[in-house]
Amino acid sequence: MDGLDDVFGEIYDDVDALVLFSPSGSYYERVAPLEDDGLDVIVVGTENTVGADPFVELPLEFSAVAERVRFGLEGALEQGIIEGGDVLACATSVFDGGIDTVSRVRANAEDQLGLYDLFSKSRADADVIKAVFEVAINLGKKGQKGKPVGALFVVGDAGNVMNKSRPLSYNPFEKSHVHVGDPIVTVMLKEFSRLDGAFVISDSGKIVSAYRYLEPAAEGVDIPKGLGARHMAAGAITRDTNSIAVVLSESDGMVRAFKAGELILEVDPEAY
Ligand SMILES: Nc1ncnc2c1ncn2[C@@H]1O[C@H](COP(=O)(O)OP(=O)(O)OP(=O)(O)O)[C@@H](O)[C@H]1O
Ligand SMILES: [Mn+2]
Repeated sequence: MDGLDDVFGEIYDDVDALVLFSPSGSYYERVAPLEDDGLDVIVVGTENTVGADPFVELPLEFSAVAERVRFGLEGALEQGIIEGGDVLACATSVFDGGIDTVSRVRANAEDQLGLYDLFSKSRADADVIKAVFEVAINLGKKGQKGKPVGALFVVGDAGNVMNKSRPLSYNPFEKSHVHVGDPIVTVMLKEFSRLDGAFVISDSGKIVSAYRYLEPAAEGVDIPKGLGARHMAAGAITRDTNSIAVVLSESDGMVRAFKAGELILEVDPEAY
C-alpha cells in the first residue's frame, strides 16, 4: 500500500547500510542484489550460515532486541564496517519465524557498552568467555537441585588472579586438566558452585581452581549500589588484573559480566 510506504518509508530513508540479523539463506539471497544498487548489506549472527561478507559474529543469541542490535553495531564499528553517525536499518526477528522487524538506528561511537570488547578483545579466548557465560546461564536457569545458586567465574590472567586470592578449601582441580566446554566440566562446575568462593579459569579455558577467596584492591571500582560482596570482588579483580568476571547472583538470579572494574552486561537466564 502506497499510504503505508508514506508512513513507514522514513524508517529506511537515506540509510547508510542494511543490517540483517541471522537471516535465512533465502532471505539473504533476496536482499543481496540491493548491493548492486549501492546499498551496503551487513550480516550479524552467531554463525555466518549465509557466507556473507561483511559479517559480524554475535557471541550469544541475545533475546533482547536492543542488546542484539547494540552488540551487532558495536562489532561493526569495531571492525570498521560502519562509522559513528551512520544510519542503519536493522532487520531482525522479534517473534519466532524469521525477520519481522526493522529498526532505524544511528551508530554511536561514543556510547559503547563494551560488549564486543568483552568477548572479542579480552585476554581470554572469546570461545572460553562464551562457554563460561553459557554455564552461568544454565546454572541460573536450573539452579542446583531446584534451589537458586550463586557463582563467580574469573576468566583469564589466571596467574595474577591466583596471586590476588587465597584458597577457602582444597582445590578439586589441582591435578586435573579439564577445560570449560568439556561436558564433564559443566557437571563439576555445577557441583562445586554450592560452596563458597570463585572459580579461576585460564586464558585457554583450563579450570585452574575452585574455592578461591578474592582479595583484589577495590579502589576505583564503581559497581551499581545494591550488589554485594561477590559482585564487588568480581568487579575489583577485573580492575586489578587482566581478567573478566561472570557472576550468577543467588539473590536476584541475574548473570552479570565485569571488565576493567565495570559492569558490562546483565542478562536474565530465564530469557534464554
Ligand atoms: N571476595 C570474595 N571472593 C570470592 N567469593 C566471594 C567474595 N565475597 C563474597 N563471595 C561469595 O559470595 C557469596 C555471597 O556474598 P554476598 O551475598 O555478599 O554477595 P552478593 O554480591 O550479594 O551476591 P548474591 O547476589 O549472590 O547474594 C559468599 O557466600 C561468598 O561465597
Ligand atoms: Mn547477597
